Amino acid sequence: MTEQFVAELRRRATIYWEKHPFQQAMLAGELAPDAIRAFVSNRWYYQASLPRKDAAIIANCPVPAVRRRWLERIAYHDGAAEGEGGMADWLALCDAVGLDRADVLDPEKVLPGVRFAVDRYSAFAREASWVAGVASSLTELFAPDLMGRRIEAFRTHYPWIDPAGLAYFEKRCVQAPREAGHALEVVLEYARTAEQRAACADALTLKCEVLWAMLDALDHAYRGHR
Ligand SMILES: O=C(O)c1cc(C(=O)O)c2c(n1)C(=O)C(=O)c1cc(C(=O)O)[nH]c1-2
Repeated sequence: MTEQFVAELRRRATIYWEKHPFQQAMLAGELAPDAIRAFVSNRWYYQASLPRKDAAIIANCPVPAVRRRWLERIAYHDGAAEGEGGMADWLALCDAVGLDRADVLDPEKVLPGVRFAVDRYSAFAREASWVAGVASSLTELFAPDLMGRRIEAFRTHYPWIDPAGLAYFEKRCVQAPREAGHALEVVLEYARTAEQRAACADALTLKCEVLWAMLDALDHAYRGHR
């Protein structure tokens, strides 16, 4: 029963954004510099929303032990002080690809499709059950492999990117498996009924669609930039 459920969750790897044509083009070294920059700058909107998304899960969660662990995610991205943490590391990646910080931080510059997709993820965390909110983060089960391939692709195919900027992904390759392991434990413990487990699987599908839609928006806007 549990094994089947885990297999059902893992099956979402087939619709993970690793499979998207834009991501495939990135990994194959086919993207023009402005398409890479658009990926990095638009994804800032996702990065910036993560702590508030995680705060919404905490706000809905009645279990102190889960809240305590989940709080670490907010601390990770926000960092202990200005210039530290995951968000600062993402801004360092923005510098490494030659983006202007003022442009990255300007919410008007985010593609509408990216904004819609990310806002859907945040709204889901606020409105769904907290366990489904936790389950929606389980794309992180699939992320380490992709991030490893992305680091390799950036180093090999895009030598104009300052490798110092890859620290974000290098750290996430360590952090994401820890987070995904904890999220899976929580889902297995607190989603017990068939109905709750189906809601968790649906939550993971929705999250895959959020990530996919972000890349659809980028692919559409930068189609000619290969
Ligand atoms: O670079 C990637 O492909 C990738 C994917 C994902 C993901 O699959 O959700 C996350 C991240 N990175 C990431 O860096 C990150 O902090 C993160 C948090 C979450 C989440 O849903 O809470 N996903 C991801």
